[in-house]
Amino acid sequence: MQAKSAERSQTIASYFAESARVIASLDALSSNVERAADAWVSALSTDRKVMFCGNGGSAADAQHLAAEIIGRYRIDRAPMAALSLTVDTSALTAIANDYGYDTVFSRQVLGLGRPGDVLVGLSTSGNSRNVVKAFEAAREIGVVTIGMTGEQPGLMGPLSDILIPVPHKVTSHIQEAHIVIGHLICGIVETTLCAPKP
Ligand SMILES: O=C(CO)[C@@H](O)[C@H](O)[C@H](O)[C@H](O)COP(=O)(O)O
Ligand SMILES: [Zn+2]
Repeated sequence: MQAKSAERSQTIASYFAESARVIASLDALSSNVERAADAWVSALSTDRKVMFCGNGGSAADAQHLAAEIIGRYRIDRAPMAALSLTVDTSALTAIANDYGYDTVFSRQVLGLGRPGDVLVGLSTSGNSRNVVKAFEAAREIGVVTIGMTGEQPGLMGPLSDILIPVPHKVTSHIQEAHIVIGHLICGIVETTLCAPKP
């Protein structure tokens, strides 16, 4: 029992240490994050929108970040245009059933996207087919693509106008970094577009 508890404490300590190490390493991505924030600001200040997509935990992150923008992050302000392509179960099931799961996001991008919009794709492998196809669709119609991946950007690499490759291999740690970066960008967007005027 004692040994098990010591092992558990070690597991907990190492996980926290590794999470902290990944977040500390994100400094190296500052200029990529700044470019991504500029792209969100540019879209949201010109009547365009920011769309998000991803699978599993990244679908949750996509919804979370879209909600920060359409709702509020830290500042009480007017809503801004953002949506996650992961939330409409009728559209998702119909598209998957009729055209295949790989097309669940690309079809929504083609239907909803307009030139100058931004599509943020979250994928720790960079290879989720439905996100890759969404980026291909975005490129066809002039939607700016921001890829949030792990250290190997996979197929999303060459399809990303702006790439944020978190320098780690483990899915959960990459996801943790994605939400830190996403929150940071939400904060920059709010302070840039909605800071109280003096
Ligand atoms: O949240 C987790 C693991 O932490 C899982 O749900 C994970 O998101 C799923 O396995 C995804 O299908 C992985 O997709 P991706 O990150 O490679 O695009
Ligand atoms: Zn997860």
